[in-house]
Amino acid sequence: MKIAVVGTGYVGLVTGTCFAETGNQVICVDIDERKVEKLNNGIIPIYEPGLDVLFYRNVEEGRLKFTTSLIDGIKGAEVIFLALPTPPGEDGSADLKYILKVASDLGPILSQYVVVVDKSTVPVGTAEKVRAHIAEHAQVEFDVVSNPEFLREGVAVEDFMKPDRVVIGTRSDKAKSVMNKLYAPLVRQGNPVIFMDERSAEMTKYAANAFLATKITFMNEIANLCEKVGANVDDIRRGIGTDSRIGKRFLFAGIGYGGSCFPKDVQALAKTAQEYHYDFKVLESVMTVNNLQKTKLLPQIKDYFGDDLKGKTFAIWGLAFKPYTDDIREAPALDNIKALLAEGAKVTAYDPEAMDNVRNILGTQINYAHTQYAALDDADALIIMTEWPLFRTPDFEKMNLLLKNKVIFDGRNVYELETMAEMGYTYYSIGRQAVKSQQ
Ligand SMILES: NC(=O)c1ccc[n+]([C@@H]2O[C@H](COP(=O)([O-])OP(=O)(O)OC[C@H]3O[C@@H](n4cnc5c(N)ncnc54)[C@H](O)[C@@H]3O)[C@@H](O)[C@H]2O)c1
Ligand SMILES: O=c1ccn([C@@H]2O[C@H](COP(=O)(O)OP(=O)(O)O[C@H]3O[C@H](CO)[C@@H](O)[C@H](O)[C@H]3O)[C@@H](O)[C@H]2O)c(=O)[nH]1
Repeated sequence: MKIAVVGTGYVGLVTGTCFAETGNQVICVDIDERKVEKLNNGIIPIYEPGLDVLFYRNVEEGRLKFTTSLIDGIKGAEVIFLALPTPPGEDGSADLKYILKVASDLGPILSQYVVVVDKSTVPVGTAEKVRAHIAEHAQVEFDVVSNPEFLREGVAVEDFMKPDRVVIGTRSDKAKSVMNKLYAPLVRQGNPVIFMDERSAEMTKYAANAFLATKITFMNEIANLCEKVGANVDDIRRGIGTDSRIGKRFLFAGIGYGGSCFPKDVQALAKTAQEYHYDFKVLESVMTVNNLQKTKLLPQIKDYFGDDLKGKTFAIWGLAFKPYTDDIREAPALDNIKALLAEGAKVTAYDPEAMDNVRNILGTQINYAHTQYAALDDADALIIMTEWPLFRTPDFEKMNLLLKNKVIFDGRNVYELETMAEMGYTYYSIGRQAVKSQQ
């Protein structure tokens, strides 16, 4: 099939590359000229494990191309994916300006039947709006389908190539058959393609993200209570996760969820509820708890150092909102850095992939270390914000020589309490009792 993907960010580039990998002819369109130039020069603008192999193979074999021109990109396309941003608007609802602009631009340039697919995360009713915007100037028949994307950054290629399910919202049999054909290679193991109406498909995406954000938040509250009652949240996780009704995944307590999706999507769903005069109490609590959770380590830092953090230097390991990505959107590390700087403390940070993105935002406000150990040099304490595997088994002897105090504040429960106690560390983590060394 000939496919166009409009918007070549995390979702668009993965969608385009993976559909090229299953034998389609794909053209990715983006208005960002620098991004398209990079892609045309073989430079992948994001860090996404496994994407490079597929990208280079398909570019080389001529199935994956990039352009800034919408009209060139969609020429002859049977399917046009919209993988455009839907950031929060001023009132917290999803801003549809990117999607509706492209929908309006598409109308006059369509020249044959095409299926226009909303891959972006969009509020209920968007497919109807997209249809109306295209229809204003369209001379040909077309369908608009809602096909939300469930990939996770860091494992995006795997999630896309082997989806748990594919959700497709459409009432058109013609569109159904096109979408079935396109997704058939990805669901050969029997994972379902679930058809429904457009509104339900749009709602499914928000329900999935809001549910997962709620699951994490529930565990974060259990963690906070564990600290008070003297229990260990990691044991609770194992104790409840083995119940198949609960499931093992997304039960890890920490310094809150971040990223480009959960925070904005929970907020947008809450906004939708408000618009329909529904008081969605759980969602409001999830947002409140998550905001508090992000800087949960600060009181613990003050417990150790006292209220005055002026002049103290903190090493931070991990800046990305989670491991295996360079994405720092809504990363808890940023909230903590801001809080520490506001207290007059200094920060030296290290992340294997996200340093450039942080440097673009924070510039010289913090120091950047070349290695995880360089970050510790002369630091008063270590704070762990992202659980990169690299941080799990460090050289503690080397750390002991570099850190001024043997103290770690861990927002992701990377180490065992016993190990920390044996090594004489003071160790604060989430939902577990603090280990206090006698040094
Ligand atoms: N990032 C994820 O993990 C993820 C997963 C599932 C769903 N989503 C949803 O997918 C959508 C896209 O997210 P993303 O993370 O890929 O965003 P992104 O910001 O990484 O990429 C969006 C791209 O669209 C381009 N763009 C903007 N206006 C354009 C126009 N008029 N024509 C062509 N290109 C244009 C931008 O230049 C950018 O490259 C959002 O709705 C998001 O909620 C994201
Ligand atoms: O047990 C857990 C699992 C995750 N997180 C945090 O939750 C956030 C989101 O993690 P994850 O869901 O792995 O990353 P995303 O790439 O943001 O993916 C989510 O958002 C995407 C965009 O909508 C969806 O497509 C995915 O299905 C959905 O998992 C991160 O800050 C994680 O640290 C926890 O705190 N505890």
